[in-house]
Amino acid sequence: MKISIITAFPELMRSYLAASVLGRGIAAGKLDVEVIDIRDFAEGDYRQIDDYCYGSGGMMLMAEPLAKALASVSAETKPYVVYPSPQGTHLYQELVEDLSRKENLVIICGHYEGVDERFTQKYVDAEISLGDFVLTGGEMPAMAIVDAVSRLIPGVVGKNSSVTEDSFYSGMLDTPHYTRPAEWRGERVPEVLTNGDAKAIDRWRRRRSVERTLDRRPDVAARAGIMPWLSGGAYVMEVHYPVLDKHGEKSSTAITGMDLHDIARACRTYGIKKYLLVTPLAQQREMAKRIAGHWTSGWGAEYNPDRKEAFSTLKIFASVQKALGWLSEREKKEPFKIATTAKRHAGAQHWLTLKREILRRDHSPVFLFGTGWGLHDEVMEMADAVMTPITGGSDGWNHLSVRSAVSITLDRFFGWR
Ligand SMILES: C[S@@+](CC[C@H](N)C(=O)[O-])C[C@H]1O[C@@H](n2cnc3c(N)ncnc32)[C@H](O)[C@@H]1O
Repeated sequence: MKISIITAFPELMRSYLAASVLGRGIAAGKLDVEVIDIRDFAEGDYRQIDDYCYGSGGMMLMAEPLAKALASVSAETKPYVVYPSPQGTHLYQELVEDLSRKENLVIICGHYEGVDERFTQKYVDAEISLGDFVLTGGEMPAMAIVDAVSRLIPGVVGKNSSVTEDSFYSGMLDTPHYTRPAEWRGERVPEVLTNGDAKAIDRWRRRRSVERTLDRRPDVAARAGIMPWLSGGAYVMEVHYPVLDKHGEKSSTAITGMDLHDIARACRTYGIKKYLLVTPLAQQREMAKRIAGHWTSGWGAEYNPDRKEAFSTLKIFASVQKALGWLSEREKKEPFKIATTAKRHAGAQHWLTLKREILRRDHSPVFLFGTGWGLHDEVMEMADAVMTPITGGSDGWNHLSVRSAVSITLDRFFGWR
């Protein structure tokens, strides 16, 4: 990756780029950073790069030297041009990741009142802000962007886990860290970190990360995929009985091959431990077993090993109670049963509330999906929580297929990066 920084203060940038982790990364050729002095593209004896703003009288950077500096960037592909500005989009980790995938990145450092609007209109792809405050120039934001982007380039930071375990990258805030001495001014390092039990240390670190994130930045927890932070598994149950028919009566529904395929694939994608299919009808169970068998051990398994993996998540039960009993035994704790519905339900909880609850309590969730006209009250009453319906447009129409509802729900809880 090549980053070009266009600035009126090249020395400031060069000394920063020569130091520490970043300096070593550049020296080792992991990334190529060039600093371009705007004055090299200025005209006249005074090499003028700034002038008065029309209307307000303050100074600002002129468009022409900037345009010439930008034209001097030698790049094989069209560079992506970033202008750090307090009026831009806030810089956040996902945006840093997007920037790290650019082959050629150019950062334009503004000064005084900023840069001529005609230049930004013509050449700038993204305006990026460090936060809601105003700095005197774009050099510090440029350094912040280069620093954050370069950490993601393999080999710049020595140990890859230091990057992947960092705040935001991993989905949560980082765990607290301690170094020697083990006791400092009467304060001891938490004992678990010094006893050498790697599993216990890992558990402790994960829990502290989760607690910190929920206490300090619940918004960050909301957008993280939470599977790696749970000690147990998560499950999906597709219920064919007892469900409601169109008259609100208790009934059963038939399984469909399309649901089996699509839900199994969604479960495998999001790391669901088992896709529990419930139907009391022996013939239906037989049919589901035959389909699954074709893909897990029949010719289908050879033809499409990916589908084999998906169907390996499927487990078939004759009743909701039997499925839940099996699940409690497997997890060695009561699963947290979340009933889903497409209708308004008194006491239903928002999926974000449930997501935080699962994280905080380290639950093993099982999401119960109804077929037909939805789960019968018998199942709703077994649940620990009911999740508010998935809704789209403002008119409230939300008649999704069960496989769509499963995919949307799994993405909300376990969607990753
Ligand atoms: C004094 S500021 C100009 C502020 C501009 N007149 C405004 O109010 O939007 C000068 C330069 O510093 C940089 N800068 C200042 N604050 C920034 C921030 N919060 N994030 C990113 N860049 C910033 C920009 O490059 C900007 O052009």
